[in-house]
Amino acid sequence: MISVNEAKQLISDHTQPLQALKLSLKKASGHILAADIYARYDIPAFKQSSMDGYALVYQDSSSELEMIGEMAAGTSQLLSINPNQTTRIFTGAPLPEGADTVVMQEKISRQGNKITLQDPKLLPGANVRQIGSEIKAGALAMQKGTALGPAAVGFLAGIGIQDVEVFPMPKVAIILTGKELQQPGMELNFGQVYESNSYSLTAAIKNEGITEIEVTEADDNLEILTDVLRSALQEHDVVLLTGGVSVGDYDFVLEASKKCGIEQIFHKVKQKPGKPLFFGKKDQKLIFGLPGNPSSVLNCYYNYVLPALKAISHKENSVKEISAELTHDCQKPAGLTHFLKGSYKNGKATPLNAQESFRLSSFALANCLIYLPEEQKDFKQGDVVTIMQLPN
Ligand SMILES: Nc1nc2c(c(=O)[nH]1)N[C@H]1C(S)=C(S)[C@@H](COP(=O)(O)OP(=O)(O)OC[C@H]3O[C@@H](n4cnc5c(N)ncnc54)[C@H](O)[C@@H]3O)O[C@H]1N2
Ligand code: MOO
Repeated sequence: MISVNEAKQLISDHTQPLQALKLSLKKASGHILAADIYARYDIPAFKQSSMDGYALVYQDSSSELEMIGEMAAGTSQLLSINPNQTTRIFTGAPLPEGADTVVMQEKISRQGNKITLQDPKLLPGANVRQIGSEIKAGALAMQKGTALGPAAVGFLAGIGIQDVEVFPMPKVAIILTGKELQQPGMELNFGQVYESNSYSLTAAIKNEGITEIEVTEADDNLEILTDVLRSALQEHDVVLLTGGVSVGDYDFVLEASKKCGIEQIFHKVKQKPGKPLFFGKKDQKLIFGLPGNPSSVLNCYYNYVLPALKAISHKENSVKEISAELTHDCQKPAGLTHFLKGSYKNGKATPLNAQESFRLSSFALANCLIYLPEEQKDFKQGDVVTIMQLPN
């Protein structure tokens, strides 16, 4: 059995980002940019008013001005003004030829088509967005490695970019093993348990912006599981199996993996919950055999699967590990790292009730996992431990 840190290191050593690909900007949000982007145009592309008002030559601002027409946003007609002339203008509209300044409509008086300014603080160039003031044609608009959040995507759209090179998100298969599983909503017959692992895993994976997630059930049968796993490997970058990874007579994940040509990187980690965790690799594809207990599944997801999903898409691991003071004494035997579902507030971490790995009620309330290191047995109130803050 290997330690938690050895397991994390092995996964990291075997995980590589997927090959970059071109995506339409509409589908690119949540990805990491895989190539620098340069601006093709000056933006704004023309001198643009930032207010509703009147366009003028600044030198004429103390004279009475004659209004000769209107420039509205989207107009394709360019008016031209002579000394002591003005045009009505609206936010986003091009300035008429010759104008260099815009006065807000609240700061003039108007009689017919005669305009007098009442804006003693007006400066030359006021209320005008200059050509290229957002970005100049040829300038570096965004660097490789930038996370494409809503503002980044909006900025790129605003400078006319349609497609971008990104590191893609992985396609993920979830394979459920277990004859005993029943769908929520159906009646629970003797011996059955409600299937919950696909729900928690799908929700967690969707949180990462990953949309291609396929869930398949594979019974407790070696042939069926082997077929399902083989076909999942063809279409997906990451395969998550739940259950069937321990030592029972119906635990076929290891055997099916071998039959599918998966290289075992490790099986079993010195931890609780999730001791029988399996990790394997085929070509660049990652295979995680998650111990079936619902709490073990999620614990292994946050500790091992999530960092790998991030790395595959070239993202930084956003899961934060920080120090916290324990609010209660705890004991455990030496030999396994324990992960406790906990509640963290103001620098202090409280282990919750219901820590057994078949239960999710405490996980549902937890905002952190408290790490109790492998060899230590006794923990006192006030001891400083490491915790992982769970993503929302
Ligand atoms: N003799 C031993 N028995 C067990 C050991 C051991 O070392 N020696 N390890 C225990 C530990 S620790 C764990 S964790 C489990 C893991 O076993 P498996 O990965 O083979 O999982 P299963 O036996 O298939 O299922 C375990 C448990 O989880 C329930 N389950 C499974 N899938 C789902 C699902 N999709 N939704 C909800 N619940 C699910 C299943 O009904 C079982 O109750 O092995 C111990 N045994
Ligand atoms: O390690 Mo198991 O995950 O105790 O239930």
